[in-house]
Amino acid sequence: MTSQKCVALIAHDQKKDDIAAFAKANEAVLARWKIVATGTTGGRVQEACPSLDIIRMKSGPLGGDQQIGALITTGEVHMLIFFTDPLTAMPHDVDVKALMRLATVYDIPMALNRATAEQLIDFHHP
Ligand SMILES: O=C(CO)COP(=O)(O)O
Repeated sequence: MTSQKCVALIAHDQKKDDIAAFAKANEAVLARWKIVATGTTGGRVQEACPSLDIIRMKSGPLGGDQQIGALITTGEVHMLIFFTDPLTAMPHDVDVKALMRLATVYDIPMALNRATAEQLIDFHHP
């Protein structure tokens, strides 16, 4: 990956409409970032924002959260926007927690809901 600042976009299933709407509303700002996403989220955001160039990892339950966690450890992801669903049990809950843990360990800005994401994306200009 290049030295361009990179944001990771992830949303759980109940939040995918929200992240697509968030991306659409912030398409011009997101265009300045390199964007990585988990598989299904990336597909939804790409559909909503054809102008963006999104690098899609595996789907979350198949290891996508872990791939993005690894990119945080190597300094290749600089901000995490993760619309989580706190009302649904998930088979890969440990991966979700591990990703949040690495974002905390490496002290990168992390938004877990839309209200915070709107503020982060305004505040952190690459
Ligand atoms: O499950 C996810 C994050 O934990 C998201 O993965 P998808 O974007 O592939 O649905």
